[in-house]
Amino acid sequence: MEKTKENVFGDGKKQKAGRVVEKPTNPMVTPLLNDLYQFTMAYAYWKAGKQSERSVFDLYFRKNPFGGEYTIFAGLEECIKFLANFTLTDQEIDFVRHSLPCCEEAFCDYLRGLDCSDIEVYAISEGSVVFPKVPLLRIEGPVAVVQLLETPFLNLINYASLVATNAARHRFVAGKSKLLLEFGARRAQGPDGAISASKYCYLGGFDATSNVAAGRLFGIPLRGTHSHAFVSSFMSLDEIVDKALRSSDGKTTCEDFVSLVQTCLSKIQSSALSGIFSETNKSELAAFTSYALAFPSAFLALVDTYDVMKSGIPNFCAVALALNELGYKAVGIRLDSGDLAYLSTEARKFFCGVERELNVSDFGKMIITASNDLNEETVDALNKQGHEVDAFGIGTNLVTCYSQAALGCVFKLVEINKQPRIKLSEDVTKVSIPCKKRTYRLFGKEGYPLVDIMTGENEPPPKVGERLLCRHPFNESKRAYVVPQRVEELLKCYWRGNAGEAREELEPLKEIRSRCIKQLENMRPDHMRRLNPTPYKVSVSAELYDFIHNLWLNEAPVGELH
Ligand SMILES: Nc1ncnc2c1ncn2[C@@H]1O[C@H](COP(=O)(O)OP(=O)(O)OP(=O)(O)O)[C@@H](O)[C@H]1O
Ligand SMILES: O=P(O)(O)OC[C@H]1O[C@H](OP(=O)(O)OP(=O)(O)O)[C@H](O)[C@@H]1O
Ligand SMILES: O=C(O)c1cccnc1
Ligand SMILES: [Mg+2]
Repeated sequence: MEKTKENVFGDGKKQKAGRVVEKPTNPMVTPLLNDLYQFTMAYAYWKAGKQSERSVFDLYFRKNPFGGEYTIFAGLEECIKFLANFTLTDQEIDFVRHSLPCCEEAFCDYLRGLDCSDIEVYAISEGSVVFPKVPLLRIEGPVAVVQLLETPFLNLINYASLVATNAARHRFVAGKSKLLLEFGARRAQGPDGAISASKYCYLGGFDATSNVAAGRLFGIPLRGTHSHAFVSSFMSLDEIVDKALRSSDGKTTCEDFVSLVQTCLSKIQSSALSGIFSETNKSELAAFTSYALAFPSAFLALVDTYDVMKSGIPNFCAVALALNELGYKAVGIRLDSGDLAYLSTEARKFFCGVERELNVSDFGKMIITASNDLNEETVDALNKQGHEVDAFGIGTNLVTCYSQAALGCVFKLVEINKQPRIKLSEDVTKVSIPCKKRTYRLFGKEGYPLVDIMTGENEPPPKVGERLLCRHPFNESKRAYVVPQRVEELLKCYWRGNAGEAREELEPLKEIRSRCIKQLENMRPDHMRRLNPTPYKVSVSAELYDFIHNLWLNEAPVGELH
């Protein structure tokens, strides 16, 4: 989002072209958030007089995370904010000078004048579904400056894309209709881990977060319940001093809400529902009653502190019924332990029983939230068993990306001074694809994306209805003809140095999230399934294929056998 107002961490910096881009969300994102070797190389480029040579780097990953066949691209907005505000302070330059093995004063002068006015960044739109080997970003500019962007860009994109993908995978398994709440702040990897997780889980399809700072920074809806501590902090109903509650229409006041709750509990106890329980825990009842007095129109109770079916659920129902008599509708419950499939089903039966036996409309529709170490597998298991959960609160496994620690985005030189460069490796998957490239997504008859194709910069773009040979970049035998029904160019200009107007606008997070959801919905189902998904095809044009392989032969020394 491009605004003229202040970022919470300070002023937005004015670009030369007049557009204002806020500072990165995290004030630690400065040019020093870098590996020493970027500065070492910048110095050596400068010393060799090479610092301004025009370079092109691609940022891409080699393998999709979580055993899947897709990734969600995230982190672009923060990269652009970083570029827009890229400058080294005198103190930072001083620190760099002392950190390098040698450093002439003139290099410090060079650093003092550095900004990103000579950099161009082409990127896939944030929130897009992306695939291995296809550049997410193409960065062009003076080699010494671009080199200083590598580590910050990778830092800003790797975790963002990983956790957004994790969120998207949780959404996929939970289904569209479930409410997904990110509860990870307490278990995230430090403050940035928490803030980034909230932002990018929302982008990846979560509905809300419990993280208040993220709510404020990004406008993400905030949601939450209460903890066991609140329940166990109560000893008895006598603790409730102010027992009065006004009805929802404000016309009447119930002077003793506690007694009303007790009457409602007796009603449930003397109904046909009484089979499951006898006496409920009265300190829990006190906690629920007190919470309802605080939030009569948003009453949601954690029901597993003592015993879900023998205490938590009947106590909750008593308070919900009392609220109902005053015109309020309780929201629901949270389950945080035990067999969530069984307990949610039993809870739903109980709610429907109350609706039927006590004639309270909609009581069966109470929202059941589940939490407790949830992940893709447990949600999938719950689905297979059958459950009545409406909302999942997911923390640790989601935000720490427990099942895969990192996405392996890399930053590779593909061209310098208009000369293509290649990085060879014994491992074919690690050979880089040289040249400044264009990339396209080709869509088939059914509207699904069929293949991504990379071409040389000056090749004509693929045309709708025209047959095109798509080749696997490294495997000679893998190739296919494609007649695209729609062609979408993937890389768009998001940063063009001084010419600030001639580039894409940064979008609000909500729009990025909508793109993500829409693109995921438009993927062919076999790419999306959790078990043995079909790989999406990533290819190069015939011309680029020949070029790569000729360059490969030129650069690879011929072995000698003795
Ligand atoms: N029906 C289910 N199928 C598969 N996994 C489930 C089901 N219900 C809950 N789980 C998961 O099983 C694990 C249960 O955790 P754990 O063994 O720590 O028990 P707990 O219910 O938290 O008990 P306690 O309250 O004593 O800690 C959690 O990860 C939870 O998400
Ligand atoms: O399990 P997660 O996916 O990380 O979700 C967040 C968890 O954090 C809260 O309790 P916490 O774990 O702090 O305490 P408890 O589970 O031991 O009650 C909450 O009750 C969830 O269990
Ligand atoms: O609001 C909640 O229920 C919540 C928030 C964070 C962690 N666990 C639960
Ligand atoms: Mg827990």
